[in-house]
Amino acid sequence: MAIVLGENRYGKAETRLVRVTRDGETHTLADFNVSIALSGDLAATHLTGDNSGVLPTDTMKNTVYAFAKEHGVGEPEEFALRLARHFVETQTQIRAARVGIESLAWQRLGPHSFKRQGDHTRTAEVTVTVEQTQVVSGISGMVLLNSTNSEFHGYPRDKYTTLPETTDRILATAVDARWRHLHDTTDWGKSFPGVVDALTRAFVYTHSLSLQQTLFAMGSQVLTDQAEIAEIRLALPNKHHYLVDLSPFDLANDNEVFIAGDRPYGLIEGTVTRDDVPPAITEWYP
Ligand SMILES: O=c1[nH]c(=O)c2[nH]c(=O)[nH]c2[nH]1
Repeated sequence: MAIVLGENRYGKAETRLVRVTRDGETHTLADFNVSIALSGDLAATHLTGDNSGVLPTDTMKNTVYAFAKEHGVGEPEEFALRLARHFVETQTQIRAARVGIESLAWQRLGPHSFKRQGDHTRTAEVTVTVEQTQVVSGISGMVLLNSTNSEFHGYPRDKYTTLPETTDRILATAVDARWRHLHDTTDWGKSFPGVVDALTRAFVYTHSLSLQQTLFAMGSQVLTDQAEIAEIRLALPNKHHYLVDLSPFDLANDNEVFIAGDRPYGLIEGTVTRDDVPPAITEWYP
């Protein structure tokens, strides 16, 4: 038996960058959390401690800040592409660079005043190899709720099943979605709100017989509306709302009073894809 080094990568995780762009009195804010992972011909450092191919992770962090000053940041996908290409192009031993960005939203309150929008996070994950580029955009934590137009019935029952069938319930979820772009030259600033609009519209207008059906409707709407998207992966927690039994107080409860459940929660996951697109070049997750 031989012990061998398997897949490996390294990089600087979670570099926090705030970039202010000043246009006279009016400022714009980008608030990014940048994670970089490089892979390639890096066996020597693991096997012998030879660091001749190991660009320090400290340098990666400095590159984030220097690029933010030199080029500005733009859309998260754009900044991630610039960084990933830089490492693959300038470090001959590096065959692939993965740059992930979480972009935190700030709502403008005035020319140089902002309020943090805590309701969702926009994400971008770019992989650049010597041959190919893959861009995956995403959103996490976008909470949606329909107070009706949701049913769940017709499921198998066994001796452990207690769930009552329902033709009217609350359907709520916190959308975690990642979508893979067909190209690396999309108008990122237009694509992101387009996808979010398609996701929310499908959630609102689907009369749901299951969260699974809603998931497929949301993914389909994105692929119908946005020609630049190859595939979308969704993870939808079912944020259960339980009807409170008010009968001890001789009160009816006609879907008006609920307990908002916390844990456990159903977790519905799925991919919606075009059947004629090239496969992903590297693994990615919702
Ligand atoms: O939309 C739903 N899908 C399920 O798979 C499920 N399971 C469950 O208990 N409630 C629900 N709701």
